Amino acid sequence: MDADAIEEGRRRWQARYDAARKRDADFTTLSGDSVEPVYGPRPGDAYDGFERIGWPGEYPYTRGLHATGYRGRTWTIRQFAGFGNAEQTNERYKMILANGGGGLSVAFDMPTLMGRDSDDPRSLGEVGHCGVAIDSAADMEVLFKDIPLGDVTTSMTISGPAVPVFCMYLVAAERQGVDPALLNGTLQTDIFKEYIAQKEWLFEPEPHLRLIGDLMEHCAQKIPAYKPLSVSGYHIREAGSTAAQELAYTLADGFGYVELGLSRGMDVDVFAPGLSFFFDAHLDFFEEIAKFRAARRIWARWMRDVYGARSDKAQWLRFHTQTAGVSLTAQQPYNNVVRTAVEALAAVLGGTNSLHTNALDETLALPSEQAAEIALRTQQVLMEETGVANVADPLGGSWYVEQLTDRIEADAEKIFEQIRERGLRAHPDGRHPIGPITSGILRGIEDGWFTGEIAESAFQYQRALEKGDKRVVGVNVHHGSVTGDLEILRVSHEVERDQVRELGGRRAARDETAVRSSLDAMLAAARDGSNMIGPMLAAVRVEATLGEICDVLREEWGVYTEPPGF
Ligand SMILES: C[C@H](C(=O)O)C(=O)SCCNC(=O)CCNC(=O)[C@H](O)C(C)(C)COP(=O)(O)OP(=O)(O)OC[C@H]1O[C@@H](n2cnc3c(N)ncnc32)[C@H](O)[C@@H]1OP(=O)(O)O
Repeated sequence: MDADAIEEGRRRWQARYDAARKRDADFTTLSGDSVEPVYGPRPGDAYDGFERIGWPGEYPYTRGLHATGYRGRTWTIRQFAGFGNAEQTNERYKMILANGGGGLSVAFDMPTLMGRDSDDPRSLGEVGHCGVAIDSAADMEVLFKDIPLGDVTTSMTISGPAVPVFCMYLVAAERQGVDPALLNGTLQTDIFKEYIAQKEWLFEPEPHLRLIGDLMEHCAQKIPAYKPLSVSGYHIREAGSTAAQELAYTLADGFGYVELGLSRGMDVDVFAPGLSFFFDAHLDFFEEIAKFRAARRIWARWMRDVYGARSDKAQWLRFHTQTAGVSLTAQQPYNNVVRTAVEALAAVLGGTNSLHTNALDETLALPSEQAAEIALRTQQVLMEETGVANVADPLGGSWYVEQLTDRIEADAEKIFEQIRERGLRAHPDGRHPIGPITSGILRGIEDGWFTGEIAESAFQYQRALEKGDKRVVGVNVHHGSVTGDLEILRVSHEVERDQVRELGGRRAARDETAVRSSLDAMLAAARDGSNMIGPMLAAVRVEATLGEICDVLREEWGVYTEPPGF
């Protein structure tokens, strides 16, 4: 790009920056020197390929979505939390908010994630263990007791039974007197990554995609600020993928949801702002930063050029980041604080919109209160003390980071091509039921291609680790002395007993006829193809439980069994 074009871009950025709101904060270095909000080529210099880098706040958004970067608003500190029953988790949320957490993020227990009630025999021993137990709207009400849902953005990490859990959240808001139309938050919902990596699905892909389409429609029409999807690379990476695979599979999944919306006749500029993303921040500092920058650029280009998005928000890739759980070690666990800080810094330098930092004891158990607080403080140290929020995309223009960004983008494009080819093989006549990328994703799920590719990457890494080419402190080098006599959070089995008793009491007290007829109405909607959110909300309002709702649908749609892979 020639010098004049670069200057024109700088002027556009400056106008946007001047017009935008900035935080009332000190944007100087620790030594008191002032710094610019963004840096670029020196005036008068040309820069080959600068159109791929650009300025923050404009296409292709490589350098961030906002002209002000974190000067306008810092990233959201959003700590993923949940354990025991709704009451215990509610206490933890209040602790997080009282200590400066910017938003909430709900972790559910395994029965909830699988759409089972706490008194289901298959839930035995799991209730409240890896997250909070939620059986019906009454639990959701307790989960957010004294936390005004209209004032805090809340993320809920659930995908198989995402829609009924979302309905419980809406009903909890109604019971607080909050208009659901004003809610802002995120539901994970992303079912593709369940088949690809995490393996917590309920049905075949087709009914799941139908429910997701219903949800997208409902949110686009009735709850405009709410993000009904958090398309997740985190689980793909944690399963052992490379950074490029994480990026490409996740963005491809995102394209799949765009194709789903389009196939239902929705307007891309209306529904695409509801798609958000979720990535892992692993330990290779620069590769991760490059991954985040490439993600924004690829998404903006595909949304504009392939799917016809015109509005900024429909081209924006907004993402949450969690530091890499898989990078933490049970050996010398205090070192995990350092790993997490480095990973969090990569996320911030890559321009994350929201961030969770893992606690040092997470390889051993759910975080203790003290470990959770250190994790939260890690973000606050970065935010308040290090100056990283002063300048947007401070690594933009670094030869290394720009080349890594280009390389990871090129790697991702090759993977998109592979996915597209698989779709064509599935539908050689080019008639795709939802869209070409979706056909490729579904084919790759069906024939175990994604799982195989990830397993191969995980195997290569493990081999390098065992040969000593890759090193992990305390594991294959520098064994030794930083031992952990950590106090581990243990969830008492009394939680399960109490939850089951509570649920029994609630079942006895509710209007059974209303529950049965609401479930019948929901089943009728499942059969006639109408949007299922309304009937599901009605069932949730009369305290139908998660297990009951999911059982009706399991009965109707069947459960999915993964084809044998090896
Ligand atoms: C591993 C584990 C498991 O499975 O067990 C998990 O999955 S845990 C998974 C946990 N997942 C999560 O926690 C997902 C969290 N995701 C989210 O919170 C969302 O989807 C998100 C990524 C879009 C972040 O949303 P957010 O509200 O925190 O942040 P945003 O970036 O949207 O900012 C909030 C508002 O401020 C505006 N804003 C932000 N920065 C600026 C700026 N510099 N200038 C002007 N405006 C700005 C945004 O445009 C937006 O307004 P407007 O909206 O008007 O544009």
